[in-house]
Amino acid sequence: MTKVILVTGASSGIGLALCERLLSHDPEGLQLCLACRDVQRARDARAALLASHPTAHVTLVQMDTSSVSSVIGAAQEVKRRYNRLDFLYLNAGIMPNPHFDVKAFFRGLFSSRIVTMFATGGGGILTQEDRVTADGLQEIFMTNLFGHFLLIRELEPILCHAGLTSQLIWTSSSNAHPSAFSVDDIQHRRGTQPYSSSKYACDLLSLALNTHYNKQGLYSSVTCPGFVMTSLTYGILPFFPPFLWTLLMPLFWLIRILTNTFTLTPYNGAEALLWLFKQQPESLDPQAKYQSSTSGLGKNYTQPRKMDVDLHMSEVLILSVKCCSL
Ligand SMILES: NC(=O)C1=CN([C@@H]2O[C@H](COP(=O)(O)OP(=O)(O)OC[C@H]3O[C@@H](n4cnc5c(N)ncnc54)[C@H](OP(=O)(O)O)[C@@H]3O)[C@@H](O)[C@H]2O)C=CC1
Ligand SMILES: CC(C)CCC[C@@H](C)[C@H]1CC[C@H]2C3=CC[C@H]4[C@H](C)C(=O)CC[C@]4(C)[C@H]3CC[C@]12C
Repeated sequence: MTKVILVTGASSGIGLALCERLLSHDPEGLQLCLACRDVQRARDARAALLASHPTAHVTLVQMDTSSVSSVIGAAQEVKRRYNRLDFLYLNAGIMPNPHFDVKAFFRGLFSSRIVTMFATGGGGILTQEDRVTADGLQEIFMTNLFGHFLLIRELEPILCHAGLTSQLIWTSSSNAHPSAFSVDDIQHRRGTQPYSSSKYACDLLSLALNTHYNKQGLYSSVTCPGFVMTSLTYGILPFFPPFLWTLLMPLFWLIRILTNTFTLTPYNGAEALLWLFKQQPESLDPQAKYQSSTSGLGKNYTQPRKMDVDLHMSEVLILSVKCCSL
């Protein structure tokens, strides 16, 4: 039976690489819908996918996850086109206005945090300046988490079907950290790490969604693509021209020997997202984060890692998120 798959943020990076890999895995049996905010970039992505898979079914829907009305409009369009959705990849994400703390970076280099700092971007080396959207919500929270929550809520009728299963697959991050998140400030209005907070909220929300929806056949899983060279990463050091990143590649390959989270290419980063596509959702651990990993010799594999999440907090978050959507 044909599987219907919707991917948010499919116009570039990990989302586009995932689409390519899904089509290579099953060129005829999929109906792929690319949900993108920029129509021209979406068209370019579709053309690139069709160039390598000319007989594939690939459609587009315009959706900006940072806008309530855009998400609701796009969901209506998706429901009009399909009466069932098998996979929903919640991948669109931003880290705008990042600040790279050079001092914290060099302090980390000479401390025991050196490996975790590289693997997670943690240790205070990255902060961001957030904005408020036209809907009055924090942009990073809205784009990475809340827009996706609204999408799931709106698509519920085509995600939950008696006797069939569907999967939600989040692109989270190893940068998701409980210390950046507070249930009293779920949008992270007051702190300096809204990206980390939004990704930790994705981890919590996935857990809560499993509690609420498993009995209706809907399962949610969390992935981490590792550290991947994409436009999101290039934006972290905007003064760094692309050729300098290329010069750093040998250093990154060396670091990969110490931490297999340096997946580096979007193709490698999409590994866990594709792996989940091939699993029976009932067999997955709702408290695991499925990590794309690449060995020093370049072999790709998926590793489950226990998330630092608790059920009570996940329930508090889903209630607060529901309140935001009233
Ligand atoms: N790169 C990395 O090392 C890591 C990335 N991630 C996560 O992976 C995901 C994909 O990022 P990555 O591929 O790296 O970066 P890219 O910037 O290449 O891709 C991000 C995608 O999200 C889309 N997007 C951004 N904002 C919106 C919006 N408001 N509405 C709809 N789509 C939007 C972008 O669209 P457009 O083309 O229009 O900009 C783009 O297609 C993100 O969630 C990111 O947080 C997690 C861990 C590590
Ligand atoms: C020699 C220096 C100039 C090299 C600086 C490298 C840093 C800019 C990057 C090293 C580790 C990177 C990251 C790690 C984790 C990512 C995380 C999982 C994510 O979700 C978004 C991107 C990362 C934070 C990424 C960002 C760049 C690094 C800090």
